[in-house]
Amino acid sequence: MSKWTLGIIGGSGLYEIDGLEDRREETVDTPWGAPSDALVHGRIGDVKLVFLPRHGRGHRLSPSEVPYRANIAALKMAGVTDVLAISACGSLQEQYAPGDFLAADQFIDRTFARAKTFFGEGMVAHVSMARPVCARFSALAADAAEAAGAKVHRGGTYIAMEGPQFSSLAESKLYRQWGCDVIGMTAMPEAKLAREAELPYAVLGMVTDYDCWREEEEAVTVTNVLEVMARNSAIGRKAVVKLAEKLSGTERTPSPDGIDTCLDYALITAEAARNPETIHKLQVIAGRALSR
Ligand SMILES: CSC[C@H]1O[C@H](OP(=O)(O)O)[C@H](O)[C@@H]1O
Ligand SMILES: Nc1ncnc2[nH]cnc12
Repeated sequence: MSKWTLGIIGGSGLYEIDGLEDRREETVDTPWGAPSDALVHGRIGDVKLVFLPRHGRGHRLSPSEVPYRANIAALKMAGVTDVLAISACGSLQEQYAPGDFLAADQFIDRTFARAKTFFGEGMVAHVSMARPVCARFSALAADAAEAAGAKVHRGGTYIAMEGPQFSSLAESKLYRQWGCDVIGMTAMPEAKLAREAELPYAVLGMVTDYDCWREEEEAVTVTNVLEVMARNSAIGRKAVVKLAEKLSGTERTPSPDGIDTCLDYALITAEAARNPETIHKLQVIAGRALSR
């Protein structure tokens, strides 16, 4: 029976997870360098978990400095089957209040200073990002957050900005006109890289503020964000435990969205034209598809 191994990426204010049995830390390296921090391995029931704090312990890495490729590669190399990202985000719509959770299912990528693909250099791939999250895993994560006591909104568009500065009022109003629901600085290119690594990805946005568009509120500051996270990170951590408890004892079947084998439709470089060094480097994330 195929089992679940959950990769959990913790964002701002979420640097640890609870309830792990057989907890151990492992320092790893990948062909794209070191991930943000040591991986924390453990299990809840028969579900294995691998936790990685996105900004490193002590929040050392800015959103532009996070080694997104190394993080996803490290999770893939650890045998992770599905990735749940937990991210602090600003609300761009009245109905998402600080403290609420939003399981985003669409992204707009406005980041520009990050490596966004494992491919290139003699091996080209174009994965689909039409549906960037795994609908099954996102629903499971949303259920788990509800079971942990959160008010959860299912579906919505997360706009990823480069940062590290927060948005201007004009930008915040523009993103609202675009129909975006929440704003953060990290889910892209994380979701794109997870897709290239054939890892079903879901994100639970924890709303911490109203960015700067709402006239009756002060504009977002790190202090606001951390205050709300201090009150809500326990719910985020509990959601992870609930998710693992629900999946324990169940069989994992491939994502119904075809994500586990999505590279079968994405690789374009002719075999004779492939760069052997790049192919070697890609084995850890794309070995399955490259050896077909
Ligand atoms: C601390 S406020 C800005 C910071 O918070 C969010 O982090 P994460 O997505 O890792 O939870 C946002 O994306 C920024 O990185
Ligand atoms: N308003 C905001 N903009 C960007 N990233 C955020 N993370 C938390 N709140 C945010």
